[in-house]
Amino acid sequence: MTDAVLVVNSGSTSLKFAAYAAGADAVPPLLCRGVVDSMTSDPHFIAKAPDGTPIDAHEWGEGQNLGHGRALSFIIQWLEQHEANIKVVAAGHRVVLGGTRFEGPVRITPEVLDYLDGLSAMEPSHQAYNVRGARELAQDFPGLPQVAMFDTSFHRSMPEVAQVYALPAELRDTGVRHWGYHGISYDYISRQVPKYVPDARRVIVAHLGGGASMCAMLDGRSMETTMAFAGLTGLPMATRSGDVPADVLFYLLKTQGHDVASLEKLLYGKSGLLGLSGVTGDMRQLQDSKDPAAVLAVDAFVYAMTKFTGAYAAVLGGLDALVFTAGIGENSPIVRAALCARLEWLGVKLDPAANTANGPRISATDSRVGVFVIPTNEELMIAQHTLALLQTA
Ligand SMILES: Nc1ncnc2c1ncn2[C@@H]1O[C@H](COP(=O)(O)OP(=O)(O)O)[C@@H](O)[C@H]1O
Ligand SMILES: CC(=O)OP(=O)(O)O
Ligand SMILES: [Mg+2]
Repeated sequence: MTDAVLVVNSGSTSLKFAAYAAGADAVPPLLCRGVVDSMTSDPHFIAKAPDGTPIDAHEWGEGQNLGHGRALSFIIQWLEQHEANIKVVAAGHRVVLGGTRFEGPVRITPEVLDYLDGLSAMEPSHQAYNVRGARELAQDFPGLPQVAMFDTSFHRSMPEVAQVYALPAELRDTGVRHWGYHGISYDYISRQVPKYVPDARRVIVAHLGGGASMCAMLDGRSMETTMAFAGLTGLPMATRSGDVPADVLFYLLKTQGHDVASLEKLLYGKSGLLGLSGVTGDMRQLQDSKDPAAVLAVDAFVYAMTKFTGAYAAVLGGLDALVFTAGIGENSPIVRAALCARLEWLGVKLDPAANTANGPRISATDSRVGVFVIPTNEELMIAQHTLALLQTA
């Protein structure tokens, strides 16, 4: 029997899990990992051994919307049936928003969960699911030590000018600020970058998944990021709008019969790549399509990244390296090539063969900016922080 820490990572389109041996290793050994993918449209489960070999799979069928709760129950049952030699002794959760109270990982208690749940009005797309996952595990494993690690923590290094909105102080004090997300992924990538390019100080990382954002890092610390208050803003995403000016929202509220709930549904669930293409939010389908609306969706995605890259090069005072990660970033040579083509003025020169092979280095040897594909590993970050926190408690 191996003691294990179970990591739960609820994304917008996926629920990822991983079990790591709960020993004293600085890098805990992976026991197994898996994902319920395309959770709201065509849910399918795959579990893998540490070397990446698939060990099990399951499909629910196209058109099904499985939901995070059922996906997590399935994973727990699967672990009990198929990994009988694993004993879950702790759990670590990705929780997107730590709020004004939590800057770093925290041991979960019912009171902590109530506080975090109370932030769901700020971040309606993930926060409640993240909390529900921890509550469900507490029911299934009473007394299990659990830790929450936050997407927002990594961005607390942003300078004050990047964290404030030009709003009155009483609002800023209540947590209306530029939080930033995908921080667990950026934390992991910031630790990987020196292994690929030791002298890179000014780095832009593009975390492109179902939710997508970019981060400007100086010496491994976040200086700016595109997701702002909640997981809605910045780049257009699978179904989220990205940046839509506040004046549009006023107009929709005043003239189109919208209320808060319908606006949330529109901007989080029907916009972004889905809204632009009218067909799907899945980049796999869009990038191969010749339909003008699909082409526009991909172009708008790349255009938004181009704008932010220019702005972030200005914030950083130049650019040494550009890193792609997450579902689209790790797997789409088309999207990477399209962005790199727009960045030639910055000194980016792609190596097409390396790009087709998914890297790791995809820039030409004479490119002034190093361009890399680095797979993210939010689960490992969460396992490490969970074990570290429980060991010091
Ligand atoms: N080969 C591929 N080409 C383009 N996009 C891909 C590819 N594989 C996966 N993706 C995209 O990656 C996204 C999922 O990424 P992921 O980082 O797992 O997202 P999340 O954590 O937000 O659920 C999907 O929206 C899918 O379109
Ligand atoms: C915050 C966020 O958008 O996360 P994800 O991309 O995993 O949905
Ligand atoms: Mg994700």
